[in-house]
Amino acid sequence: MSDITNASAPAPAFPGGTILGYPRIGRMRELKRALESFWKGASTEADLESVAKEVRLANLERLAALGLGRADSSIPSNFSFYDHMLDASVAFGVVPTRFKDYELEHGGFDLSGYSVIARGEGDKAPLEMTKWFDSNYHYLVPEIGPESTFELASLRWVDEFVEAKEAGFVTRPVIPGPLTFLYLSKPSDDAPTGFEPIERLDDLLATYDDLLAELAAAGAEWVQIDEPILVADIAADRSEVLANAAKAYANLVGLEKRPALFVAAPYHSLGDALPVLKDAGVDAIGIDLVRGSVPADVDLTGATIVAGVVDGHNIWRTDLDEALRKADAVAALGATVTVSSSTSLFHVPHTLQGEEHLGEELLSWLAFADEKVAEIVTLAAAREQGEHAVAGALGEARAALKARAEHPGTNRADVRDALAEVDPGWFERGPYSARAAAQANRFHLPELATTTIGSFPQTPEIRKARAAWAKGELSDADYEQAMKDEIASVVRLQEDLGLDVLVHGEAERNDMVQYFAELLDGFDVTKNGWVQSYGSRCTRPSILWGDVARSAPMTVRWAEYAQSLSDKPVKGMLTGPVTILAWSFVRDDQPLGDTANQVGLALRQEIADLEAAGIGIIQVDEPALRELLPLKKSEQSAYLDWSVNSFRLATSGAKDDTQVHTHLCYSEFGEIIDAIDGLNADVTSIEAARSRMEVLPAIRSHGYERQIGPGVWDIHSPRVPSTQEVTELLQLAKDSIPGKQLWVNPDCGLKTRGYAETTETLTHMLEATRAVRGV
Ligand code: MET
Ligand SMILES: [Zn+2]
Repeated sequence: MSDITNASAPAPAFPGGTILGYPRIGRMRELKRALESFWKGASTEADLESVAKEVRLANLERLAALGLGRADSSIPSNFSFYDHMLDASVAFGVVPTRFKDYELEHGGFDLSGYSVIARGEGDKAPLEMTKWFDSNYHYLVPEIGPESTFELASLRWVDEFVEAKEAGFVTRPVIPGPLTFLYLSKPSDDAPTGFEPIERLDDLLATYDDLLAELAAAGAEWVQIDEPILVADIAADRSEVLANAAKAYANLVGLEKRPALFVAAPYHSLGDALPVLKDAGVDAIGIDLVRGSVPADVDLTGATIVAGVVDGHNIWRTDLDEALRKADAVAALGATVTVSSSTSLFHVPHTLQGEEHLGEELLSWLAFADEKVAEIVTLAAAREQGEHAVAGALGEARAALKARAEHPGTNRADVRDALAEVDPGWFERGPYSARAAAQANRFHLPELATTTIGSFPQTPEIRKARAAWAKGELSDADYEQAMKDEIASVVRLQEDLGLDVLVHGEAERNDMVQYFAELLDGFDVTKNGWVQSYGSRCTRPSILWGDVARSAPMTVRWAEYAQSLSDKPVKGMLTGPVTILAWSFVRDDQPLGDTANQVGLALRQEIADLEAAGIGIIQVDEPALRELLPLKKSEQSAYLDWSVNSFRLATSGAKDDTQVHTHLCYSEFGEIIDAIDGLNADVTSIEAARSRMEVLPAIRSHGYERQIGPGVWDIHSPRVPSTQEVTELLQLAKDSIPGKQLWVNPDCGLKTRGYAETTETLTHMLEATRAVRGV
């Protein structure tokens, strides 16, 4: 090795305050609209590129206006058209061979090809999608095998740096780290059994070498390499993970031509990986001091630590005094400390501006992305110039925190008393055998009973009616009628198709969590608080700020109306406590389990009302059960206890002949099968189509006695599976689960799909069911 390497030259100073990333979809969701119009063929690739560029440049200007430096690498470049893991697959040239036809002549993909990898087309299944750590963001899973060839096949990261530079900014490109990329990849279809993507680390590192050289040549002073995998307890042996981290960063640090390396590890504590990164000589290390804690007993002398003291995951105003104390505690370990968000801010909405309807009081408790940037700028100033320099801002933060703690809505006696009366019997239903017999007697359902997960397509007409009603342009009575008409047509369609258990279609719900948040006490909803869920899909989490209580029935009249139109059972449809918490911004001033039980109790009352109205099948959706699973094994069982309990509190009041369903959608069930069993639902529908029923053998070996509906249609994509394909999936399912226990349903609700593909696919689903039933 030459003795004059960049590694021995001093790194440029790390900026005093920064964020790990910023929302990518645009303040008014401009990127979402541009993508969807491009996919429909209503605009060109050049149109899409130009909207994307506007979004990027507007973000840079805004961040600089909020106080981040224009030219000191404090502004991250973290744009993506769809997903950062997809970007990495494309950039490193490791796209599965089934997409070869879409590749450009000189390598790489245009935005149409890129979109096909993300969304699938014809018989080309897209990359699998799964949860990003313990967040509600979903990434596309890279597929890596011994046959993958790694090469720098896209220079988008470099081009975006140059674009910013031309606009007068020196930004910090953000790139998924090599360990995170490979440990989150799955083996390609061609890989032999036992192959692990991490075996390709050396080849991948060579590609990072090329990328870092290109970035350095373009003038990048710092690059941010995200390694959240280092905070998670994963299947791989920890000592192997640490050895690979040591090796990877020794390699990257030793490069002759590279920017300074900032390795960021959001979402929890780095633990024993912190000294490994330090010893490898990376120039700065980002640690999460919101989910994680201040490291104990580590000598950080000589290290630059980017202290994530402002919560990137949640929307509460920061306790600035506490944040400063945490930064000081890290400095006391010997490090040079700068302040930052704990994670990328893409988990929170852009700004509180435009949310004035929330009222001054609630607003004063909150900070979205832009307000968090301002907090970080304040913290950096406090550290650099002393607290007196920002005394006004510190005082305001203290006053807001105090007002929040003392507000009556955060501590209601009626809610607290009701929970105090709950006894252990409220968490138990009768034995399954008795329930199954009572339900068989009541419903007489065939083997392989068919159903859907709840929502039907949300048509432009439904959205228009809801918007007009919200604006007061449509009367309550007219809105009610519009929804009833929609319910009637959805019921008719299901009867025509021949489904066994019907749904009302959820037309009246803007969103499965927000609908309940608007009806329950303790919540508020934003007007424009969108966050990216996957690709162009955004959600608008509600704000759960106080004690939760139900003041009136929430779903009964819709379910009752739908049931009045059919002799077949119509499922009542509720969202479970864990999902309501996971998809809201939830209060951080009491244990989550306490909040979950408040929601559970409200749902329990709703279920009693549904039963009284004659609804015999009730589904309580918990798609987020896996999502909140802590990244550290040591915290998982406590989480699973309270989450399962809150579901049981909600559902255990149901009578034996009421059939309780639940629905879960994500791909990694393996580790929580016990918890799924613990929910004690009579029927559980799960996502399974994209992974081709991968989860079922594990469920079988677990010994699952109740009923299960593995999804046979991946509803994330507009692709229509053939009858043949559905038949094969059902046969596969029957290999693991006896027909008596098996239901037939899509992976998830249909609200993002159109009617054409819905009708076609459900027709295929029913044909396939008849074929497999043998009638
Ligand atoms: C993300 S899970 C969705 C379940 C809900 N019942 C629906 O069908 O839309
Ligand atoms: Zn779902």
